[in-house]
Amino acid sequence: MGSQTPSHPILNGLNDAQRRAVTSEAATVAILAGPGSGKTHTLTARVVWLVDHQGIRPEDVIVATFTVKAAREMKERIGKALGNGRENKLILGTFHSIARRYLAAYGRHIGLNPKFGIADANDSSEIIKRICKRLQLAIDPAGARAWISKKKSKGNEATPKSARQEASKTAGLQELDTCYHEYQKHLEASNLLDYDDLLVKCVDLLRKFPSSVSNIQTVLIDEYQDTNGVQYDLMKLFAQHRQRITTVGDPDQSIYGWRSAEIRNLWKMLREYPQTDEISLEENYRSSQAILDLSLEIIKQDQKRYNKALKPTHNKGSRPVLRRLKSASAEADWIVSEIRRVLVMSGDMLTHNDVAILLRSAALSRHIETSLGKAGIPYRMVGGFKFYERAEIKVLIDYLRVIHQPKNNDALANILNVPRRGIGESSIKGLLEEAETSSLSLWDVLTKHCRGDRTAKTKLTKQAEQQLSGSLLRPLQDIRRRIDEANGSNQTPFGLVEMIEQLLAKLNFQEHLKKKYPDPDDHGQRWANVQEFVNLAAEFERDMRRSNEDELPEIEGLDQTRETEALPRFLANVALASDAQTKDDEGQRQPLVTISTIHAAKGLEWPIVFVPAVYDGSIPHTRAEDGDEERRLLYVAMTRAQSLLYLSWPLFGANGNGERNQLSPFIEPASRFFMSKGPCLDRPVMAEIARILRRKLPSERLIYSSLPAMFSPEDDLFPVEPEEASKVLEHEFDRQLRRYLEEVPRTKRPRLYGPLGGQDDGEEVPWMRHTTAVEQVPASFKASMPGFVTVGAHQAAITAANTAAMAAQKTEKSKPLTNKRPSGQTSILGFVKTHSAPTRTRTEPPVDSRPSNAISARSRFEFEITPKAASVQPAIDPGLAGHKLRAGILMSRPSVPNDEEPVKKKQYACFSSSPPRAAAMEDTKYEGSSTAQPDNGGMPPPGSTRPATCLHATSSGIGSVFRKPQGLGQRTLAPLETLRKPFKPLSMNRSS
Ligand SMILES: Nc1ncnc2c1ncn2[C@@H]1O[C@H](COP(=O)(O)OP(=O)(O)OP(=O)(O)O)[C@@H](O)[C@H]1O
Repeated sequence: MGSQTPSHPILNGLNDAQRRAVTSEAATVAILAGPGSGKTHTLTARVVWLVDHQGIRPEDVIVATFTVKAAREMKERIGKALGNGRENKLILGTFHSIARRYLAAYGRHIGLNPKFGIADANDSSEIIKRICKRLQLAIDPAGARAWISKKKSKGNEATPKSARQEASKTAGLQELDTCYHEYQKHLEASNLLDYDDLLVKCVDLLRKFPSSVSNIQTVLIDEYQDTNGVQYDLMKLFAQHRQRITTVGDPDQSIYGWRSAEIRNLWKMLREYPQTDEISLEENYRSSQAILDLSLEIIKQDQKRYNKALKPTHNKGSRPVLRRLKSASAEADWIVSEIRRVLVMSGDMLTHNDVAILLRSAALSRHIETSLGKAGIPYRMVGGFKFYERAEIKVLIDYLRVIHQPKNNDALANILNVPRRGIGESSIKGLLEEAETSSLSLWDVLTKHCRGDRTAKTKLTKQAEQQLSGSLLRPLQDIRRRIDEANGSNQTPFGLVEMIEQLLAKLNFQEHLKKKYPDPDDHGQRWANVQEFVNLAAEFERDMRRSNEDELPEIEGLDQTRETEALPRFLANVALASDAQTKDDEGQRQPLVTISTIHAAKGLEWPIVFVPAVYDGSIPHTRAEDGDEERRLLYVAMTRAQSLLYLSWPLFGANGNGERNQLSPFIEPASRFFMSKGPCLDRPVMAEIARILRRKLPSERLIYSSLPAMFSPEDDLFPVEPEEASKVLEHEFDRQLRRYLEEVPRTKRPRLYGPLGGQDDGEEVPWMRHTTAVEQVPASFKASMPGFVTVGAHQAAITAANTAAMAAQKTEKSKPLTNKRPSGQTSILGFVKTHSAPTRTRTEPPVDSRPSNAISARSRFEFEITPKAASVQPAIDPGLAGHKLRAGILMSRPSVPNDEEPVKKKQYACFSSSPPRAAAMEDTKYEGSSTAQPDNGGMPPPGSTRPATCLHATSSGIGSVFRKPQGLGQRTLAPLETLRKPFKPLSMNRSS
């Protein structure tokens, strides 16, 4: 290994560990690190380094990412650093898309028809359902599909069964086997590969025909913790000639066990490649210290996990919020009010783009969508209905699939009666069954019908037969003929766009939409989607002509099948783009709140994150098999947040009248570390947010002058203790809230791609692309925030805020403050697990064992309100809610004598109770505004001991729970020895 790190622009701004990872000369490198530590950033830099500095040709590098979106982003970043379009030569994409490229180029070596199509998840489900029905199998089709997929994704881990094992199979297992074989037979007959097949067949190809990857110099894998058995095999096979592999991953973020991801793959790699250079990245660049502390507090409950250090690079910031609401709809309304509050209080520093609402399951989106819609807040959906899943787009894709592969029974069945041709559901089923039992394709069965062959079993009316022939078979044949003629005669290929336009004309598609969706808005939007689809096709063709990036590099002496036709590549792109939104979505000029499933949020970050429905049954989900994976899911959600993190849960199900929910057992033990309502968004808090995001905070004067009248600057529209709020009050509250929401005109919801699912599954709601912007909301709305705070109180709050702002400005000019840490006090930065908390035990309220004069006075905003205390005595007098702290030197903290225990100085990480204001903020850490807190076992000081005059912020939170382990010492790069010898058993209790 080189002793001196050479310089290269890509290394600028990286920390030592990242530099080491980027420039490592070891053949295999494993980068293991926590969230936000720059794993993807580092991997991207390593690709650039290998190409630009080490001189590896980009076409000899494979980079596998977990999602299409990640691939796109990585390519963009690499492109910027490499220049000259060299990024297009990399073999970069998801495992599936890379596998598809190899199969298309060399698949014939394993007997694959290169014109294969891809059966998407929907196709697979439909095929399996039909097999179960036809063979009267008593198995659940969805379960069978999962079983088949799991079996395929095991890779070479799936050990062959002995004859005895085979014989002792239960009836259920035998039926699953039968279903599996029938399913494979069907796919082969239709020349289709499902997602798992793409990987399995590629493994087969690379084993039997290794020269297809003889050029590959190095392989890099992102999100390694989520690779499954077959992906592990693929990784090794890609790298079989040079054995150069770099992986980045975080076992704590392994959330795809249900897709057979193996977090054991990490250990496997270290065992199989013992010379691996192991590198940990320990600095977190994403989140505030408070967010990191709490996230770690939750993940460390998993006693089996591999423990990593994660140091914040940001200050303490605001403590995360855990909010209880009465019902799911109140929860949604609260989220909306909090989004508005934060955005208003930030001036224009934050926009809707900075907010994400992350859901454990898509079905939870219903209330949130409703509330956002009513408030006129535009949002985008991720991880739910996608552009390509819209009914009008899906049907066009099915038409194209049939043009490409007339024997694709499923695609053909989907379009038989679209537009209407007088063929009912039962006839379609009959025709499909007829095709399957007679071993003919559906296309052939239809052709027989249309030729008037009376031997056909399914009876169709004469009119239906005419329709089928005239408006389905013949037009599709015409288009197919044109493609073949163009291919055969070396003419310009029949363009994709021309093909789609011809199809639309022959089907009279616009008329069909008008008839099917009579609402003019509805069919208008759907027609706009269709046009967008044509644009996408045009863009695809343009890209294909420009870079041909899907092609694999030439290898001397090897003959590749060249895909000249755009159609199959376009279709493969669509089938594999399941997690990517269209460019249209991303390029939205209007800022949008993101609603996403947690799974789809992996690898992303937002300044403000809401995680609703954190109750037992939602997370962990009732149907989840692996509790540890559920906890990791929560950890992934929490660590997406940069500055503000909100968790919430409804006390009762079914609109507040159903069964009482219980807080998630993952959160319960840590619940005391949260604030019970949103933070006071005063100047220091906003300044800290600005600093984390590296943005400029508008002046206080500007922010306050643009506050809407009657705007409540506090999170006080919803009771903190919903179960104890009086019925009368609740009724009044609900009434006011309803009125407030109803005052907002019912503009069309700006949903982009339809609901995430849940009750609305399958039912599509009219789609509006460029509709409601917050600007369109009338001023009356902005000026009518309701709540319990009186006009007088608000005015007082605003006046107080303005006074404080002016005072702050004066002080800034006069005397800057510093926040030097007293000598002898250390900063708590690293937090490493020292003990694990049992998952489901409720922790007793802490006994305050700290020396009382070590109790840091904390900000009134951050002051811990235990549920009981909160209901009895609010921590802040509502009348003071809007008051600002006097800037400048605050009065000294009163001492709270405690005769029993002496002060233990060394317990202090840094104890600065006087928060510096404004000018001193630059080097101040605060939760509110201070640096650290006494080692009090991580417990927040109980309300009763809070000195009454201490309104200024010092620290709290849980940072002090964590002690730097002695072994860690000064070393930046913690060795991963524990992974090698005896590897701590990771959570592998998933049933296989
Ligand atoms: N050395 C650095 N200096 C400043 N910012 C950095 C540095 N390294 C990474 N970052 C920033 O930190 C954030 C997180 O980086 P990245 O997404 O690569 O982390 P990650 O480890 O892949 O996260 P996760 O595992 O949670 O997806 C990004 O905004 C990135 O730009």
